[in-house]
Amino acid sequence: MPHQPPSDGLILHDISVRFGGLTALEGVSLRVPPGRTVGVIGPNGAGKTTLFNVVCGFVAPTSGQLTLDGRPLRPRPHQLKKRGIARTLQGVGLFPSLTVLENVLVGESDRDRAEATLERCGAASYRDEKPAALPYAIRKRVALARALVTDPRLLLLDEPAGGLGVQEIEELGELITGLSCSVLLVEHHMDLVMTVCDEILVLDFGKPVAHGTPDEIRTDEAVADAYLGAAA
Ligand SMILES: Nc1ncnc2c1ncn2[C@@H]1O[C@H](COP(=O)(O)OP(=O)(O)OP(=O)(O)O)[C@@H](O)[C@H]1O
Repeated sequence: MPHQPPSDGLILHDISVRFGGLTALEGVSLRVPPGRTVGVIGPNGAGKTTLFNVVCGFVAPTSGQLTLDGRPLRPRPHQLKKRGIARTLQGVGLFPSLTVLENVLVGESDRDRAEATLERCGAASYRDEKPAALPYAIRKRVALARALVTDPRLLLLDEPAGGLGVQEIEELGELITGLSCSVLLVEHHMDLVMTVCDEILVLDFGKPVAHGTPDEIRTDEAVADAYLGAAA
């Protein structure tokens, strides 16, 4: 991979989020370098969705800053595309009255690009169908196509494996691995995270407890403790 200046990509600097008396994130720093896939995992309530919402602009951090390619980023949900950021949300979120192709055209109005992206996501044969008629896994592919059609620098994926079967998760993993943009992946399914991520941040009660490669995370005692504690 070519050398990247250390300020490139998305950087979260010491982010904290408080909801009243509850601290959802505390002192979280993270870099998503260009072209890399960074996963955020942790037990229920660890702060993963809150972190995702901070990057999407749904939640303003109580303290800390974000930068994108060295420039301050104050994300607003409706301005993400302008900054080269695309996202998928938990679930699917397609427009039920539009066809698959029309849903992707909402992301980007270039028809050839929309069709090519559907093809790439394995959903081209459903282009004229309405989402409600389609299996859940296909709807998720369409939602991914709608995000990718904007040709983002940074793709934010919030639990993309939710509701998918083992085979479908494997196919999703292949799709994510083939992407050239940076990816921030918030996910429960460890198999997917371990397969596609270059780096993983582990949160527990809003705090970073580990950060490393999948191999480092797999053998990290603090990670095992966080998950065993959650299981208990
Ligand atoms: N809008 C909000 N108002 C108040 N508390 C919130 C809000 N959003 C999240 N929280 C709290 O912040 C903490 C972190 O929640 P968050 O949803 O980020 O965790 P998570 O890791 O995504 O959990 P899960 O795996 O269950 O989705 C939880 O205690 C949650 O109840």
